[in-house]
Amino acid sequence: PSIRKFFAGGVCRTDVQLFGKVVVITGANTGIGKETARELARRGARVYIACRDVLKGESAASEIQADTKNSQVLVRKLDLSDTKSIRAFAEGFLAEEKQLHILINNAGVMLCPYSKTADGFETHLAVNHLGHFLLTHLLLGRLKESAPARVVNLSSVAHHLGKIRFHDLQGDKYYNLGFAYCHSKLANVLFTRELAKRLKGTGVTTYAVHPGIVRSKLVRHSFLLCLLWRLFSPFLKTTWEGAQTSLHCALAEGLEPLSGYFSDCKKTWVSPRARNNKTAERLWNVSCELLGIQQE
Ligand SMILES: NC(=O)c1ccc[n+]([C@@H]2O[C@H](COP(=O)([O-])OP(=O)(O)OC[C@H]3O[C@@H](n4cnc5c(N)ncnc54)[C@H](O)[C@@H]3O)[C@@H](O)[C@H]2O)c1
Repeated sequence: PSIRKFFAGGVCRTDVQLFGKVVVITGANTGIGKETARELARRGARVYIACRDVLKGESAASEIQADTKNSQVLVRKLDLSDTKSIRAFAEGFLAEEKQLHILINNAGVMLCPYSKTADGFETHLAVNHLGHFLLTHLLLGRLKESAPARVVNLSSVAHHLGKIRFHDLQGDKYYNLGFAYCHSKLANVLFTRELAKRLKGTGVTTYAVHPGIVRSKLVRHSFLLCLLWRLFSPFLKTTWEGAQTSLHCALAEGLEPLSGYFSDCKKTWVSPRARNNKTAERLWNVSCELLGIQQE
């Protein structure tokens, strides 16, 4: 048990309630996202589960509703690998909700074989970074109107191995599926950094999260990692434990001045590449160009 405790990491201890608050969380039909959604629903929020597979989403929502007695757990279709789907989700959400207090960019893919999305983006970059970049951009006005509000981006300790290869962002010249994940997770930290800078004074704050090494289905594309995950399963965090840092960043009081990268419910250090303001700004501009976002 003491070894388990060592690996379990921090626990979100705030007793903040969320009655009247609205939350969007991506990829919450399973894994860390589902546990995060469950706790937010337990605290009274209206929770939008934004996911690719609506049937799986409905089944998660029913389970959460039964568990928390909160009927305001709603499912909406969102495929982050398709900019049309992201725009359609945002349009629908903005039409039905006048407020948004917490956006959790949780969905992610890992170790996908090389592939491009309908928009021509490499899949890790598309789902993990560009999709959430566009979603956040489309919902930012509503977040600002609802301030104080927060944006939580699920990154990973894997960002330490990442690099933003501006000369080959889509991996056309060189592709390694492990590094493609690391690059996209570094992009999450740099996005958070630049977003925090641009949101100063708006009442919207933003955090990047490493949830820990968690017993989820994220490794489904790799036989080897599935095997390793199973072997080391007792030492991995449960999805409930993995949700704690996202919850801490979404809820804890007094976190506003600490915008940054969190793990085990504490602010922690990022790689030197993730602290580079020039790279963060350039990635922001390139992402806008790729997504056809007009900057003011
Ligand atoms: N599990 C870990 O050890 C670990 C470690 C570090 C970071 N993370 C990060 O935590 C986040 C959650 O991962 P998890 O461990 O719960 O994995 P998971 O595979 O259980 O959950 C990922 C979710 O993302 C969704 N998703 C994938 N592609 C999508 C798309 N195109 N559109 C919409 N949704 C899509 C999946 O359907 C799933 O619901 C990810 O961003 C991951 O990178 C996980």
